[in-house]
Amino acid sequence: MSLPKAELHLHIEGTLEPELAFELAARNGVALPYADTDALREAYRFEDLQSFLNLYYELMAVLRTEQDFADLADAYLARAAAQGVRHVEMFFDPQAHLARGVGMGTVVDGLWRALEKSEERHGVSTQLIMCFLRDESAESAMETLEAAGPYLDRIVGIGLDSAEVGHPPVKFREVYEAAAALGLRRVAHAGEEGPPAYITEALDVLGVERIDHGLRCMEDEELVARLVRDRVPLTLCPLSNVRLRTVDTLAEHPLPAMLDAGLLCTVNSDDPAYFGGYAGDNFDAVRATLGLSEDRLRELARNSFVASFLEHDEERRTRYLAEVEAYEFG
Ligand SMILES: Nc1ncnc2[nH]cnc12
Ligand SMILES: [Zn+2]
Repeated sequence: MSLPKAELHLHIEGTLEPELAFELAARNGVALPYADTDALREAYRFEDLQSFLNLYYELMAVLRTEQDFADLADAYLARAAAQGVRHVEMFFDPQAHLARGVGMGTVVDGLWRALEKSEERHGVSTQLIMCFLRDESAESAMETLEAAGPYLDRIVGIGLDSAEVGHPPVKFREVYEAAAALGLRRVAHAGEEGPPAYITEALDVLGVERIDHGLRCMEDEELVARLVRDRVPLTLCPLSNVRLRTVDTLAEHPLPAMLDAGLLCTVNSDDPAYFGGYAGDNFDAVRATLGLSEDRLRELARNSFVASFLEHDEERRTRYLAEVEAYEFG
């Protein structure tokens, strides 16, 4: 669906399509333990978040040079633009690359090659959000924030991702405080597989402005009331939830109930190469399977721009919002 929208929950490493993975593997002399792209696609059957993360980290081995990161980001931006994405706040996972000897400069300079040309080439404005891996130590997160020092002019904020259960937000209190002091915006994954209490903790302890996923808030009425009252955006990823078995089927996804409750929901793709669809595909899926009305779809698109970090450019936000209102559904 080409309804204009902002993508606020997108891991750039999760846009690595099998074809590009094999191309980069050949370019860099990296051996992949899969015979071909079909064999790799066969591995995309996940039991839960961890089984996905294992493959996600394994395939990153093909990303080695600035040009690899530039090619990855440019391929994503082309696909996103074709599905109506006008603005993206892109996550990246520097610790997963630093651990393989690929430095912060290679990652950020590489991504930037694609991002700085994105408006002209694809008509998509961009921002970068650096995520910390919550299954790594708090010290490692702090070192990563320090390593990002020279690149902070290109990083709008920080996030928290990877294996959630057993790694509560409070573990990262100090690094979030340090990031806030640097003027960085704060978001965190919470309530994807983890309990509603992690959502509360991300708000209270980490001071986040948006919750990534937040699906499990529906188990706590008081939390829902708070999220509605404070207009806290949730970056939902419906196809991801089905593939990672957070919900059994898309038909059972709580998105309609969440909208009815008055939550500020957005629809995003998370790791589109792995989960069967980009942002527009997620909109198509919730329209077809959950029967969302055109008004609801327009509300989701409007929410994405309202929830975006575009305060520095209100003129742009107003223009994007006008495009949402003018859109004619096919
Ligand atoms: N859906 C997700 N949850 C947590 N960490 C991730 N890293 C990439 N995708 C993720
Ligand atoms: Zn995610």
